Amino acid sequence: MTIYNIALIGFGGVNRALTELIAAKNQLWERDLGFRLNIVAVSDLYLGSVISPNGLDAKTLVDAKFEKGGFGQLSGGSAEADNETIIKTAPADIVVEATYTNPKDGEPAVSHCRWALETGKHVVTTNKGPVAIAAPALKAFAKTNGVRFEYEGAVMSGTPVIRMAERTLAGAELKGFEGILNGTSNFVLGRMESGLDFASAVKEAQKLGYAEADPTADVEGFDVRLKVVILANELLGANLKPEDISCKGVSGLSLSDIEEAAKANSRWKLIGAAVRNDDGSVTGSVSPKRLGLDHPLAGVNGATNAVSLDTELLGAVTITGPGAGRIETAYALLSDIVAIHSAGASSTAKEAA
Ligand SMILES: NC(=O)c1ccc[n+]([C@@H]2O[C@H](COP(=O)([O-])OP(=O)(O)OC[C@H]3O[C@@H](n4cnc5c(N)ncnc54)[C@H](O)[C@@H]3O)[C@@H](O)[C@H]2O)c1
Ligand SMILES: N[C@@H](CCO)C(=O)O
Repeated sequence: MTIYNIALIGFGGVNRALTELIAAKNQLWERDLGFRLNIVAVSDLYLGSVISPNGLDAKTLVDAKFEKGGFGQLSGGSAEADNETIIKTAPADIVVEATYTNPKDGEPAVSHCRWALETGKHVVTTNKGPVAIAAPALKAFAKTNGVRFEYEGAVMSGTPVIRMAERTLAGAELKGFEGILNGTSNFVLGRMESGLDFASAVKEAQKLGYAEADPTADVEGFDVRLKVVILANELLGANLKPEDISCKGVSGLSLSDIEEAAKANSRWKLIGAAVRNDDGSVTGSVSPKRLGLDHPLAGVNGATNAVSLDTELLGAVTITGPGAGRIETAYALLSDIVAIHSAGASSTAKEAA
């Protein structure tokens, strides 16, 4: 049986949910997946940091109501979040990066990932910043150091789109994609269809754990722009940067726009898309579109996401599922760890009797 020692960077909704899953399901994973997870370090800007080489009890971590700097009370803890020391020195096989997404330059998460990879640790992340902005460099660090950089949850939370498109649809010849790639804005549009005002709908999305720390990224389309960059670069072999993509969000839509669309048997959806042009270049866009009710994406509701992949050999293949949510996104981290495990990375982990 394999034990992966993990270090959690960020202890907000997603990494807490992963900790809850560890507390509830480690035994099941041991039986069904062939490994269990042991949390040896946690660092969070608000709570501080802690290293425990033998492992922290996941249930205690979840149940304790830590206040600001609260990790300082734990043995091996500090009230400060010393990410660099934690990442470089904790006896971890895998660093789980789930701090906030910085849509401008991806920092400090880019550095978190780089420190981990440079010190021979795998990285799994749901953070879109480092993937959209620095994936080529981070993949190169991973390769040089014989470890993996995995980020399935950066695009559609736990719904598999990256590995599905890359592995299961290999050879189908992707020409482009369009999709609903932000749970918060889709949830907000749906609530506005029920008559709720924009600001109250955003507050609901925040309470449900869908929204970014700054929900401007959700409603202005910046979050979708990062996801379009990730998919276009990963699946269409593009080399796009966020600023290459035209971007308009849903904040300009009023209740009367929504009502007008409904009267005309249509609905507003925030669509992220990219297409390969005849000259081989790739163009991406993010904008609200009024879709007829017969459009395949018109019926995608709430925080659900969907992406329709336009392929040469199969035509359109649509993947749909949760696009946000704490547990749903923690599942993406588990799926990344399963990928690492399946790739035979267990040589870097402790083999227990
Ligand atoms: N929640 C979702 O549905 C979802 C889905 C897919 C991807 N994501 C991404 O996953 C990441 C985590 O999401 P979340 O919902 O847990 O966010 P969150 O805001 O609940 O938690 C982020 C945590 O990171 C901590 N943090 C911020 N900066 C830090 C730093 N420099 N060092 C250490 N800790 C720091 C904060 O204190 C907070 O506890 C984000 O990048 C988000 O975009 C979230
Ligand atoms: N805030 C994002 C989280 C998933 O990336 C959303 O609402 O889709």
